[in-house]
Amino acid sequence: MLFKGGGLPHESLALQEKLFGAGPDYNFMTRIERFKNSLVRVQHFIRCCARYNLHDHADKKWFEGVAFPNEVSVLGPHSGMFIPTLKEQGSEEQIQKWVPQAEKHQIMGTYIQTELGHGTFVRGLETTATYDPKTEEFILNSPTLTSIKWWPGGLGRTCNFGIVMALLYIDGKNYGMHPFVVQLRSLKTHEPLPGLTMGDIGPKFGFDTVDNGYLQFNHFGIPRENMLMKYCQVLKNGTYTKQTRNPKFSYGAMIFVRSMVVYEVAGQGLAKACTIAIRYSAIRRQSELKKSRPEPQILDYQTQQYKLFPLLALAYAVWFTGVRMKEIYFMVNNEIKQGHTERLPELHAISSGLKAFTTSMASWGIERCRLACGGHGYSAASGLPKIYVNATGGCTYEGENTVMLLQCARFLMNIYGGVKNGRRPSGSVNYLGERISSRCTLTSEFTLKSLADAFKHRAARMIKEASERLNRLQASGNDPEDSWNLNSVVLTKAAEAHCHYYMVLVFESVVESVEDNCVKDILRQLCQLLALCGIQENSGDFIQDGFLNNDQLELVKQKQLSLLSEIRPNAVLLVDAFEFHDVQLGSILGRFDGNVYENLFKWAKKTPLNKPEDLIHRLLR
Ligand SMILES: CCCCC/C=C\C/C=C\C/C=C\C=C\C(=O)SCCNC(=O)CCNC(=O)[C@H](O)C(C)(C)COP(=O)(O)OP(=O)(O)OC[C@H]1O[C@@H](n2cnc3c(N)ncnc32)[C@H](O)[C@@H]1OP(=O)(O)O
Ligand SMILES: Cc1cc2nc3c(=O)[nH]c(=O)nc-3n(C[C@H](O)[C@H](O)[C@H](O)COP(=O)(O)OP(=O)(O)OC[C@H]3O[C@@H](n4cnc5c(N)ncnc54)[C@H](O)[C@@H]3O)c2cc1C
Repeated sequence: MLFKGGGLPHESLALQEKLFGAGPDYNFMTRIERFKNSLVRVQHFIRCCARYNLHDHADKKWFEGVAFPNEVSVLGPHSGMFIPTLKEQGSEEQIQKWVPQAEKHQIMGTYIQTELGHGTFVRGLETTATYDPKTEEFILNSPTLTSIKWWPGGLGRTCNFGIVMALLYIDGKNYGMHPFVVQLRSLKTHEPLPGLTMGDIGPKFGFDTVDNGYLQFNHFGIPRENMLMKYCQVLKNGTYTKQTRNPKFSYGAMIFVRSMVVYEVAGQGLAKACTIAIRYSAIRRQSELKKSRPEPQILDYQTQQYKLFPLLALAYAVWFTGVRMKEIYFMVNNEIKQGHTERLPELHAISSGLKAFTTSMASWGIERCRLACGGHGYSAASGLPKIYVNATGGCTYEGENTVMLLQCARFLMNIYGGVKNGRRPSGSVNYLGERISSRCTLTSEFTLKSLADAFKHRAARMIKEASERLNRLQASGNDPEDSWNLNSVVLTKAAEAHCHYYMVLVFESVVESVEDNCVKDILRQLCQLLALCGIQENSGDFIQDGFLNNDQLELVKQKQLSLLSEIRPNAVLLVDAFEFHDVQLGSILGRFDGNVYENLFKWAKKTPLNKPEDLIHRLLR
């Protein structure tokens, strides 16, 4: 790997900083300037990848972090959804036709599913693709106002291709949602093709550098060969054929991005915010800890440690969980390609659950990092607002988090129901086949095994109780749908408990795998702090069935507080270990050299509002 961890050849680091780092300040740009600047950097990025012969995924991701610090470019939907969908859902012939062009950026695509009226409820989408055997075409149409495609990244101005999810109709019969490759714009003029009305959906909470757009079809014809036909085909005469595979295969792109979001969005976003807040807390001196003594680093205040060190532990946990989620995705996806689809339901459930759980925790954590930085945390110079708006989008796209937790809960209820009928669960839910031990093994030593067992107990109990409550609701006369809805708060909490246990278990396994005893001890402290904070913040879940008692909770609190001072000496080193380049951080507060005040003043003086302008003088006179 050429670049991983800043291993960029030195001379090219200067070039990268010239190309991407020392360029015009993002914070001083208008939305249109930000969008244009992103397009320029996309072109530079593509040229640099060719120049440095960059193919290794990790290298490209690291380099992307330099080129597009804490922002998504149009390459996100193109490389993250358009190309993977072509590869996963296209026939060999279709892959040969479109993937090389897409990988050379001769065509730029996006993933076009959400509509004005529907995003979550995929089966409620209205765009139609009606097959005409006479012309051997699919006619795409937006039959209603609410069917207008709305939100796809890059759709507004940039992309000239897209994967459109539409209802397939043949001879009046609806075959459900299918993926279609659609050329949107002329490759010569870049104008929308006749029959398409397209544009940008306007300013958003963040994502200024992406033209999320709208697309209305007016009886727009595409060749029969443009329906992605790996799993199902439409023959020239309109005959529909499909392999006896899970109809949910057309949802594959969503599983892929959800699996990647855990590391790429939640893990990276929270780790950057912790880096900024903890480095700044080591620089910032404020108030008096002791009379007539110099102002201390704010990182020496226990309350500051209590704010930031649990988030540091969470950042490591989400990072490790994101790496594991990617491993599982590629492993199960390979099994599916070989026809073994047994683990698809579990992959859907764990990717949905972890995507929701980690993006919610990361959003909350990034905001706490901002709050811990006082006034300068509220400045755009901190880099934290941009990190926040970029990460929090992950709570909504690729499946709104509540809906994703309910999908995870649906799987857990299926598994738990199976256990009661004698089926042995495996993988991430194997613990549901074990007898729930009510004996708490937590002692003042707080071994990682005992802590993980506590989270296992909590998850198993909450899943069991959610299932029993569902059954009671149905037994009392509610139909299955009403019972599900009346139980949905309990179900989402059970899904969260399952994801929380999974994350603690992953962290424990990583700590146990470390050979260096010094590193092992430090990571053990972080894992203990993660678990103890989880118990403290959800103490009701642990004492409700008597699993933990008040004395044990007191031990938890004492250990939590003592860990703060144990972690303090290594806190800055632990964020330096994330190895973010200053350009990737995009923060004056988080600079590696710690030269905050001088650069903050230099930055402020450059702000456009300080440029003399008659109009303002006239207004202020
Ligand atoms: C390389 C990536 C980098 C990381 C990202 C970085 C940057 C990204 C930048 C910006 C974001 C970019 C793009 C954003 C894109 C989008 O947002 S695309 C649109 C995403 N939209 C959604 O996710 C919609 C969410 N809704 C749904 O998925 C479905 O409507 C829902 C699952 C909620 C319900 O579907 P439905 O068909 O109604 O299913 P049921 O609930 O009835 O369940 C039926 C069974 O099907 C199983 N199932 C459902 N979904 C899947 C799936 N995806 N895969 C496999 N199986 C699935 C479900 O479990 C049920 O099974 P059982 O009957 O229980 O056995
Ligand atoms: C930054 C960003 C980028 C995006 N990029 C793309 C893209 O490239 N391509 C694309 O196709 N789409 C994209 N989207 C759209 C995104 O996928 C949808 O917004 C998302 O799936 C949520 O659907 P929705 O907007 O319909 O929300 P809704 O479902 O309307 O959510 C509103 C509320 O309803 C609740 N709710 C909905 N259904 C249920 C239920 N069954 N049970 C309980 N509560 C429920 C939700 O929990 C939420 O609180 C993007 C969105 C964003 C924000």
